[in-house]
Amino acid sequence: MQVRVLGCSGAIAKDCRTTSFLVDCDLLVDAGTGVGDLTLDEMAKIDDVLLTHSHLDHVAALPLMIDAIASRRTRPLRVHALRATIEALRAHVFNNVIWPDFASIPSREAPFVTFHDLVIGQELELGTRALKHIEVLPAVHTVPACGFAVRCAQGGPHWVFSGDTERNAPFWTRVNQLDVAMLVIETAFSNREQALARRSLHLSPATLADELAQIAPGRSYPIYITHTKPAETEEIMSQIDGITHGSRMRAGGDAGWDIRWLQADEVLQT
Ligand SMILES: Nc1ncnc2c1ncn2[C@@H]1O[C@@H]2COP(=O)(O)O[C@H]2[C@H]1O
Repeated sequence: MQVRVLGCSGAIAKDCRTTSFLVDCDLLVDAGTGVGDLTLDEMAKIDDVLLTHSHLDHVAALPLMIDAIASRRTRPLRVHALRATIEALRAHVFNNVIWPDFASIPSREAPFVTFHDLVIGQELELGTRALKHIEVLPAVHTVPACGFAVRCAQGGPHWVFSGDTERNAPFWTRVNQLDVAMLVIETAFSNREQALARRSLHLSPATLADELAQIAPGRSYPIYITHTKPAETEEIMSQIDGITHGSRMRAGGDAGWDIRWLQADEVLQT
């Protein structure tokens, strides 16, 4: 399975696009501004979208993308999200004020988009060109939110994405039971902005260290940091270097956490 990073920044700036991942060529995970880098052909091949939550940096490109490819598609784009996320999209985006209600255009019987409820812990299979198994993981954020574990339907290790979250013990309980190829986890703010991180329910390097300490002993996989606020990225990564060094000292030698900074345009293979 291939995961192409379209956007992994916590806000916009030149060369910084917000959260979006293209899994194989048919499944989009979140629809941040990174979607705008796809060609029309690439966008038109996407049949399913998984959303972690309703915040703008994760959904901004969804209405724009549907408009861009509507004339090329013969079946609705399926959007899968928690019920609260779908309700927010219907009420505040696809409301015929901010954007046309593409769930009833061109007709209720054959709309451009359909919405499908998810619940935490649900497992489902999606992917019209390459079938994938998905599990909906818990997240702790200012609005109802989730993460995802995705793997090939035939088997193999998971690509695990935390979504936007603060401390999240149930996430680790489940992730410690999964075969994990790699973890993509947010660290939006530096330790200097820890108060804002707590208010907005995001991680900082200090709370990330507490979270990673919950990885079961003996388990090891690459950990990719996502959603850093562009104004703080260097500070966040230098603070994370500190916790990586600390984990190596505790584990001895080169063992310890393998933490990397996720880059837009990167292609991850599970
Ligand atoms: N008091 C606040 N609560 C939540 N978000 C805030 C607050 N103040 C500023 N923000 C910003 O609003 C952003 C909304 O998206 P994020 O959750 O990615 O990150 C959030 C913060 O960067």
